[in-house]
This record gives sequence, C-alpha cells and structure tokens, in this order.
Amino acid sequence: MDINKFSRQVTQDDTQPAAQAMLHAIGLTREDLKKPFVGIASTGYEGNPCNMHLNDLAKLVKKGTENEDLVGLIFNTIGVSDGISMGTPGMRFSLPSRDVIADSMETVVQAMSYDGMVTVVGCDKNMPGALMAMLRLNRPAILVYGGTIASGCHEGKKLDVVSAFEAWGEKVAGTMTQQTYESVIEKACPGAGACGGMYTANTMASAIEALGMSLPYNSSNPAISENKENESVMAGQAMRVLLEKDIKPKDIVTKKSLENAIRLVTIMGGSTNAVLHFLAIARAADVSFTLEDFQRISDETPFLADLKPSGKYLMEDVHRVGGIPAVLKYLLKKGLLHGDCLTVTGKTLAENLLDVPDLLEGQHVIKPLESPIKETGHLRIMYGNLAEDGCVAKITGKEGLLFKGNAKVFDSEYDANDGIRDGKVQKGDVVVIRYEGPKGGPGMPEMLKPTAAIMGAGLGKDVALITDGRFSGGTHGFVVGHITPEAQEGGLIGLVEDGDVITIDAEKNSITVDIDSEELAKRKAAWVQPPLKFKRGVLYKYAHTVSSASQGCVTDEF
Ligand SMILES: CC(C)(O)[C@@H](O)C(=O)O
Ligand SMILES: [Mg+2]
Repeated sequence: MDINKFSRQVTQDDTQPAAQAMLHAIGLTREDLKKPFVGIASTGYEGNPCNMHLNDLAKLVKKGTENEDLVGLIFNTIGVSDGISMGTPGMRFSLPSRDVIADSMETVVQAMSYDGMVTVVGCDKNMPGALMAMLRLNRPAILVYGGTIASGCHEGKKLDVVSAFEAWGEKVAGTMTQQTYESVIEKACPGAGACGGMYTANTMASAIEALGMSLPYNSSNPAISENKENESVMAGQAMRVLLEKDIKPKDIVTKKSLENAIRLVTIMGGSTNAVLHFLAIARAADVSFTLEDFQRISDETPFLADLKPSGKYLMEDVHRVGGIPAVLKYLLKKGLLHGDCLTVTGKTLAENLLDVPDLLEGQHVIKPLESPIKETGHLRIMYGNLAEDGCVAKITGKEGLLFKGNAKVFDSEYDANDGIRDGKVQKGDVVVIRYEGPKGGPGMPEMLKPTAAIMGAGLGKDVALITDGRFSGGTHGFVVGHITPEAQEGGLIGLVEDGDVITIDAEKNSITVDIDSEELAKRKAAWVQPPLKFKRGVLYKYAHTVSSASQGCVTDEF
C-alpha cells in the first residue's frame, strides 16, 4: 500500500538530493525517509487561552505519529482570539483569519508534500479553517480540538467569558459595582481552553466530532485533562489507519455527515456561526448544502441542551454527564443520526458509539426528546424584503417568537455600543447595525458587546437586534444576523431609517420592514454606495474576494 505517495517523490527520488540532504539536517535518518510524512498544524500561540496549550498538544500528536512509524512534522499557523478582539477594530480580522488558516495549512502541506495532516486547533476560526484546508487537500487528516476551559467562580457563582461581557453591560446599567465587576473579570477565565459555553468553539468542535473528522470525546474532553493529552497521542497514531486505508476527508464529509453535524448543533443550541462555517466547509467538500438544509434540519429537530449562553450549563458539564459521544448515542438511538457515516477512526459513527456509556442517569444538561426546551431548532433562516438572499436568526423561544418594533439605526457597531450606553435604545426598539457585512465591515465582525449590553441592561426581552454582521456564540436575545444582501452591496438594510416598523416572525421565518413604495423609491435614488474602507492589505483583499454570508463568506470561489 502506497501510504507515502506524496512525500516519496521528495524523500526517495534520486532527482531530489537537496531535499533529502535538508531532511537529514532536521534529524531524520535514512529509515525515516522511507516513512509517510504527516504535517502537524498547530494554531498554538501564547496570547489566547484557547491556543496557549496547543503547541504542547502538538508535541503529543507527534509522539503518536512516531509510535506508529510515521514522521510527524509540526508547523504553526496563525489564530485570532475572538474574545480579545471583540468590540475592537481587530475583530474585523477574525473571519478573514479562517481563510488565512485554511490557505496557510493548504500551502504548507502541498508545498512540503506531506501525506496527511493533523490539525491542533482551539479558537472559533481555527476549526472551520482547518477543516476547509483538509477538504481542499483531501489527504488523510484528523482534527484535534484544544478543549474547553474550566469555569471560573466568584461568590459561589460560576463564571465564563460571557459573564465578563455581561458584567460590562450590568456595570453600564448601574446594577453592578466596580468592585464586583473587577472580581468577575479577574476570575472569569481560569486558564487554558476555549470559551466554556456552547459558544462558537465548542459548537464547531462538537459538530466536527459528529461529522466524523475528530476522534470520539475530542470535543468534550476539557483542555486541561489527562484525557486530552492521551487523545492527542491517539490522534497521531490514528493517522496510520487512515493512511493505510486511504480514508480521505471527502470520504467522511458527505451530505449525510453534514446533516449529523447540523443536527447536533441544533440539539445543542449552538452558535449562528456554525451556519456560516458549515456553508464554507460544504463548499470545500464539493457537497451541495445550503441555507435550506439548515432550515429543514432546524424544523425537524428539537433544542435540548440547557447550555450557556441561553441556558445554565457549560461544556465541562456535558463532559461530566457522559460527553458528546453519550449525546450522539442518545440521538442515534432515537433515530436522529445517520449511523453509517465513516469517521476518522476508520469505523462508522454507529460502530464508534457501540461501547460508549449512556448519558448519566438523572442528568439535567440534555433534556429528553419528549420534553425539549423548544420543539424545533433555535437557528432560523429568514427571508423577506430586509433579507432577500437570507439571514440567520437565533431564537430560543425565551424571548418570544415574534417581534415588531421601531428601527433604531446605527451605521457601525461602535455607534451602537455608544447608543446603548447612552440610553438611546428603548423598549420596543429593533436595533439595526449595518455596514458590518463581509465587504462593508469588512470582515463581518462578530458583535458580542451590543448584545451583551442589551442583556446586561435588562432589555433582552424588549429589544431585538438585526445586522449584516455576525454574532458571537455567546450572544443571546432576539437577534438576527448575516442579513444578505449586506448594506454595502445595496441591501435594503442600508435604506432603513429610525422609526421604520420592522417585523421579525420566527414561525413564518420572515423579516420585513414596512416602507411604502414611493418612499422606498426615493431612498433608493438617494443611496450612494460608500467606498470600501480599506485600500491595502488583508482587509482590502478580503473585501474584494469574499462571497456573501449566504454563500459562507468563502474567498476561493468567484
Ligand atoms: C468570545 C466567544 C464567546 O468565543 C465568541 O467569539 C463566540 O463566537 O463564541
Ligand atoms: Mg467567535
């Protein structure tokens, strides 16, 4: 079996003497040059809890490859912390970082002729970026997630990163003292690991496990745990089976496995970002998977997990009650998953789950199908004159299913943050934040600050928020994002004025603004497309290449 088919031309061909000399220079023996080469791509760096331990995990993956007579070679790529860049101009680089990660992993593996790849990833964009690279390369690959952070604690109350954002909202609203605020900030995040609720990182990690691209328990094993270390070694070892059986990402990522992934996102009440990222992942896999597929799955799937941001528990609690495999086992038993999908173990999803213990008896984290939190999914794909090409709403039902209110318009996130702080947003308002789309932002920033400020100010049930930008996985409330076409491209969201009546109907999945046709014609005639905000660099390139949010914001398809 030809398991070193890419590296062989570099390591064994007589016409590549310099390549072989250089590989000896890095410490490889003649024997090593006969082995398959596995690129181990780490997004480890010191500046972010999600990423700070990844280089250590990458070394364990390397140990695993060596245990199986493979050559594991670690390389690094970038990552952007959403938590740290949130609410700053830096956040514009977050979504573009997904594509930089994909591009850089693709580049190294192709250029260096590696036979396969293990990615060791942590924060939100790391995971979809890695998966897009794996699918473009279509060489045997496994994803290792750095794992979830432990909870923080202040005065007996469990904390996580969103507690810090909402503390700001409470401080601004005058309901939290400066002293408590400072304690919450200090204690919210106790060490390594990705944000602890069912936010974007844990959403993507869980979905990727259901998709079959990571080993069982990968998504719920905590960042700081022996399980995480053992699993990293196992991932290196598992590459041997994938190489020998020639199991490639496109054998694993299919329409059916994507359905499994989105089914789990729905059950878990996951982040709206999953829609964007899985549209892009499906494109990289050359599988037709559109907004309609998300809506179909949402319609036929209940929302079961009582997890933050809208619920009570954290990912560490999912781990405590049996982990994601126990949840998958429950769903499989109930006929909600395709058990015959292939996974990176070389076995099917159903085979992987055979020996997995059931969810802990008496647990409250995952509700039974018979008494769900909501009968259908929280992710709604809406259309209407405000979103002719679609948008994504996160509606858990806690804030109701219908919202009709008066527009309060802001042309940027910062204006909205100031407006909320200065009390300009009142009960009954629909906050409109525009020119924050993929081209207009550019970079479609994730906006946790305004939604956290609305929650912190106690307006969660009385104010809706719509935008052509994105939300954090930590966002909750009556929110609609990814509005397409975006304001920069002439979408109607750009023509809304203060006081216009906006109706969001989460049962009919519609989002409309009531402007009479004469007035609308006048506004259209007066609208002038603003110039793109960046003239050079990454954001210039991004604004020129990015597709719409309804197409997954991909940058390699025109
Ligand atoms: C900072 C968060 C909570 O990680 C956010 O970026 C998300 O999307 O979940
Ligand atoms: Mg995020």
